[in-house]
Amino acid sequence: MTIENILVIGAGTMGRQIAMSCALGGYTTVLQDISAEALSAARTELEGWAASRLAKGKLEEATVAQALARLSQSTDLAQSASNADLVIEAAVERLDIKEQIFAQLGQHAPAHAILATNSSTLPSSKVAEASGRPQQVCNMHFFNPALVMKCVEVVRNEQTSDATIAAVTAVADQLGKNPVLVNKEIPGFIANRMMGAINAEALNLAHAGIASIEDIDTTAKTALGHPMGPFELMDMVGLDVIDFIAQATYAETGDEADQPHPMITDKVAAGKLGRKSGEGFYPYS
Ligand SMILES: NC(=O)c1ccc[n+]([C@@H]2O[C@H](COP(=O)([O-])OP(=O)(O)OC[C@H]3O[C@@H](n4cnc5c(N)ncnc54)[C@H](O)[C@@H]3O)[C@@H](O)[C@H]2O)c1
Repeated sequence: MTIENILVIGAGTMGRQIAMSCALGGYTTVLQDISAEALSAARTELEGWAASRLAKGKLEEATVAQALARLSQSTDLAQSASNADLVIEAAVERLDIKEQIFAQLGQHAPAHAILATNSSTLPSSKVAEASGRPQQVCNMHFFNPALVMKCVEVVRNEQTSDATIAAVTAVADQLGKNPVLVNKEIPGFIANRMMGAINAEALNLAHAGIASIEDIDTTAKTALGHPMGPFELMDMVGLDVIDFIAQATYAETGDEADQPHPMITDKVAAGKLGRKSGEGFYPYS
């Protein structure tokens, strides 16, 4: 199937950068949000990002101008879905809202359109039935910041067709990403599961007083070759986000080991969310 028109739903942290990636990849792209303010902030951020890439000589003027011209915005879901070949949903992480969106997409997107969700914690099987076309639904999980990070986890649910996987994988390739296929739904997919395991061990070592957070981070960098230590990375991601992912995973698995770690919940309760709040495991000023 040929994908030409992409609709990205949600103009927040992820959606705006996914939409710009799609426009840079040559797709006619609509970025939709219920909030006109979110759309306006997205446009401002993307224009600023494009200007800085131009200034650094990383992108050419014509490339940027064409991409921005291919990228339009809308607050009207029904209208913007009407000629989409692929929809990438990156709205707020709430199942009730995503179900509503997928039901609307089932009504308004063309019959051939593929509907993907960028959700980190909600597998597409939770919204597939609402769309009325479960075989054309999957997760297409980008990483933050989506304009930079190369990995895209393509996650199939039990009903996802091979044609859907092939089409979504081809789009990720066209965006210059490295798509990886997750054959079966599992909480955290691949990357967040591996990160969760490393974080859990780092937190347990620190909590038990075996080593300082600084020395654990140094070990990750100088023995394992990781570009950042686990505590530095958790501060960058946001400790509230780490806490939320752990809660969602625990709700799904019921496994005590998946419960949010007390070192994280204590920080979140104290408003120390990492870089974004000025302090997490480390101070940032
Ligand atoms: N932030 C991350 O690091 C990250 C990484 C990978 C995946 N994700 C996933 O991406 C999705 C979005 O996350 P985010 O961090 O960009 O969220 P965000 O809060 O920054 O943005 C969400 C946007 O959705 C909009 N929205 C809410 N209801 C809507 C509706 N009914 N229709 C259209 N738009 C609506 C909001 O106005 C907001 O602009 C989530 O599913 C999340 O799990 C997030």
